[in-house]
Amino acid sequence: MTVARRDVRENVQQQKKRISDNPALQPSSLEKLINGIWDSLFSGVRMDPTEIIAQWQTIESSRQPRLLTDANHELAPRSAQDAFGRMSVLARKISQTTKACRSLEVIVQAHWITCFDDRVAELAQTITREKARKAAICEACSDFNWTEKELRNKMAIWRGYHEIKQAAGWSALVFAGMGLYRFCKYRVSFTEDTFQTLRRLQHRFEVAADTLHPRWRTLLGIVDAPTTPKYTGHLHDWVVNGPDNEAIPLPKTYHKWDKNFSYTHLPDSVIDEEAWGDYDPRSVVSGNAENEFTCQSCGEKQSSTPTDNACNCYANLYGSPKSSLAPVQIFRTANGKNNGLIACGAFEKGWAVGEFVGELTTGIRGLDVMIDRTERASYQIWQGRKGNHTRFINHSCEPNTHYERFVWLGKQRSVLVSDGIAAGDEITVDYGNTYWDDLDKECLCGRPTCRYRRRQVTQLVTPPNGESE
Ligand SMILES: C[S@@+](CC[C@H](N)C(=O)[O-])C[C@H]1O[C@@H](n2cnc3c(N)ncnc32)[C@H](O)[C@@H]1O
Repeated sequence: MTVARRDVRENVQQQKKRISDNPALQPSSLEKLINGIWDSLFSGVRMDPTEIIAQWQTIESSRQPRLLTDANHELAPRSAQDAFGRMSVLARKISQTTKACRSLEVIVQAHWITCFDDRVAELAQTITREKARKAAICEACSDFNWTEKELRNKMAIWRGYHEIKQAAGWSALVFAGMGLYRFCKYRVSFTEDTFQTLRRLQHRFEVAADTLHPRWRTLLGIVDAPTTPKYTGHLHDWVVNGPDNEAIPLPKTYHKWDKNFSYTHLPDSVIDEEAWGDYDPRSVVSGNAENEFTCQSCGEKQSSTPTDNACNCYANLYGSPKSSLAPVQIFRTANGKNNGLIACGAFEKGWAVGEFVGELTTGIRGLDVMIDRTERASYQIWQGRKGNHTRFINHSCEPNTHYERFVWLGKQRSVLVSDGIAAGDEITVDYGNTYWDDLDKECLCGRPTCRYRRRQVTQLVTPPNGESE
């Protein structure tokens, strides 16, 4: 059964109420900080300082609100809808600008602490450390024109920024948003455990920041820190949680089986023309219904134009402006399953984790494929060399997702739906008996109710995804 967006909303509201009723379930301030970082990394609004600065300069040099009068909008707004649209663009751009300015502020303030510590160390060569600190504070008070008390209050917070940057890297500071100030002001979570957690997350944040916001590092130029991205390409070209928590290029994690492994990231499935010509085997309606698709689950009109679409089923996948990737990363499993998929943020029960996207083909034998059928055709979806993040989901006998069939614009889809996934959990699905019955492998899901462990297997080390060695 498909869960409509209304049901999902009610679910979320009930869940929120349960959480606010029960203080034991309140997220800790560290969880809030980390969730805030992931939210802004995956928000779909790209942090692009170069563009923001150029827009700002345009406003400054023309002394008029150009964001409201670009080439397509020379005239006054024609309607409330027009004015509303322009104001939404302005509000988005201004909040992005404010966010970039706030990020610059915290970068400079965190770096100021490094310079302060260096100055104290320099002075401490000739006087005691205590006196050196006092002298550096006096110098700063005169530069800032603040009292010592004012400076010390600010410094306590800036030192918090500095410590977070040391543990989790610059990207954590830049994408932390407003939660950062509260986190550093109250310091309740400044423990060794917190910093260990942040150190583990550093490369995960950087992979997401560099691949989803390739120009964010431009901001670091203000303190002369390196501005070249460390991780390039697609978010899922990187496998996180490698040795020393570094990220590993995806192909490297398959070299053991295939030296030439490559993976093409697809937003939507592609048809293997040798198998199907130009026929889409997922079609469930005849002819070209042209904007006349009605959702079989909620009965509302479907359209790929967001303003014409009234179907809210799996709204994060279909019919709304698709700007962000699902908040997931490919990670190195610790128990021999090679890679897996980890949730960066929580997925409420009923939310879509993704569509099973790959090559629509037929006739593949001996490899992992999903077999799907309509009334007219039986087809395979193969993800071995191209597809999306669902390719990296491992089996569990107690999974936290399941598949649902859904028809979008007359084409059948397999949507992976959450049964409730907490941030940081591995995302898993039950591959089903048919998969395991045909297979010479032992299940490594590790769940107490595992159905396929301790089987009589002849070959324990088989390549992931049924590839030939
Ligand atoms: C769709 S892929 C999942 C991603 C895969 N782990 C990888 O690194 O590419 C399916 C393959 O992952 C491995 N796998 C997934 N779940 C497993 C489990 N519970 N126990 C053992 N191997 C598993 C098997 O090799 C299987 O053929």
